[in-house]
Amino acid sequence: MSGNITLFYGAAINPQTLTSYDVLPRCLLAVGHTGNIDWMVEDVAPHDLQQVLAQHGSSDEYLVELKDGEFLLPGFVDTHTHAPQVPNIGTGQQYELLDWLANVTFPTESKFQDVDFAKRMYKKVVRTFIDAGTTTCCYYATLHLEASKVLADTVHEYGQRGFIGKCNMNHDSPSYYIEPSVSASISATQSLIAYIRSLSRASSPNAALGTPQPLVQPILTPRFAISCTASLLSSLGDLAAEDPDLLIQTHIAENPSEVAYTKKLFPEAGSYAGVYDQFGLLRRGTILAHAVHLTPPEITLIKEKGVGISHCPTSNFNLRSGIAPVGKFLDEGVRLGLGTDVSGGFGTSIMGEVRNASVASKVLQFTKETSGGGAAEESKHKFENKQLPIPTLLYLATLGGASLCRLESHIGSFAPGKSFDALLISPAGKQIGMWGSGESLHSRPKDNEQEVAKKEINEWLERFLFVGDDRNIDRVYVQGRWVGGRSFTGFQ
Ligand SMILES: Nc1nc2[nH]cnc2c(=O)[nH]1
Ligand SMILES: [Zn+2]
Repeated sequence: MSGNITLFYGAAINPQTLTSYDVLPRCLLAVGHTGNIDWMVEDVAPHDLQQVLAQHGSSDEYLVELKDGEFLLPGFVDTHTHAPQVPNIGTGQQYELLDWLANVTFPTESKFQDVDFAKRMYKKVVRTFIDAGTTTCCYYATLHLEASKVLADTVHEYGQRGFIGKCNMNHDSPSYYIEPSVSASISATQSLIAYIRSLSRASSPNAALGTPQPLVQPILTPRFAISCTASLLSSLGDLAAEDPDLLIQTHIAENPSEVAYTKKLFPEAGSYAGVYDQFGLLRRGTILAHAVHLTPPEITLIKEKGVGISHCPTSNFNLRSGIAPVGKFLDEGVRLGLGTDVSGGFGTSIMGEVRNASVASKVLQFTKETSGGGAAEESKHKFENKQLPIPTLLYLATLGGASLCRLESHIGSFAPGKSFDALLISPAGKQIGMWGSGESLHSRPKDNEQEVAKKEINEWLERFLFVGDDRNIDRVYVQGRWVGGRSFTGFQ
């Protein structure tokens, strides 16, 4: 059995809760032939390595030994992004949301009518997201069925874990980029769901591994309430009710003009969240992007329904949408993850979201401080109007995101039985802020230096999150398979 096992020996960071992660300077972790973690021993001294391997019936034939400065990290989960907006990334920053959609986004997305264009673009897009360390990605495609299939094919071929949704949009969109009817929108959605589910049954490199969970899954994707008639939202609610496994993604309360217009279109719903709720679209496995301008009753509704919020701080800054009160969401117990929201956001990396989530929380903190919030009131809250600490940021980027996708028992941290979705982080870049010596682990740390080693590894993590980039993501694994990263040269 040991023949197909890959072993990793070295430092690992293992997220645990919103406020904690484990630092393991000398972890030995075995990945089995299914791509799941077979076993792991959290602390193995170098002189005990051979003995521990032997106890597990393994040898060091397939051992990847990490060097000083290298560490394993669970892969990032991007809970909200738009694959067809990568072509216009970094442009149109003068606009707020509704003008940006009309002037930048819709013209770009409409080009995906051309399937060859979609094939060319999506190859670059998926490769970029994987190499940025995103092992699981919730992708919006466009409204086109064929191009959405191309995106699903590409994610499947490249071995990423992903949720792919065809946009539903039959209202208030330009004549060149709108679905002609409710029935056309629903039937194309059903076709895409069937197509994606057939991918996981078809023979593929992943099927050969006996992958326990389909890597590529469909997700219902009403663009946002403004883009959908009540009749379309109602039909999507019916689809969701028939298929409790389906995840759902959409946008909510991103921008004040959007919120006002939504209320005008759906006056009977009472609130923006009420629109989705009245059509049965709020449930565990629904991912709502942005949530910058929610009211307290909406937050309560979202919490009660088990819905997740995708925090997209880069986009929220870039489109001048505002700052989402994520500390408040966390205090209320709302599920939370991070999303790049390309190209409202101008970066494909979840590390960019970690940085901007940190900055956003600091802005809320000093705004509150300068406006004189009382200390007594402040102390009631654990997260609200406070800087998000590193363990919280790491949690949102990994386990928190996994929980939005209902995958927290499969990915987001390392434990026997979980999928090995992981990054091998290396300091071997040219940028400032380097860490580690690059020496063999056998030369350090000694048994009595564990606490020193942990302190150092904490520093490596913080530096990686704040000054690292894809040059530091040496290898990317999804379900045990090496699929990307700086050293990736193609499938073995
Ligand atoms: N940020 C963002 N918000 C939206 N609301 C509706 N569509 C979009 C989109 O493409 N991006
Ligand atoms: Zn978005």
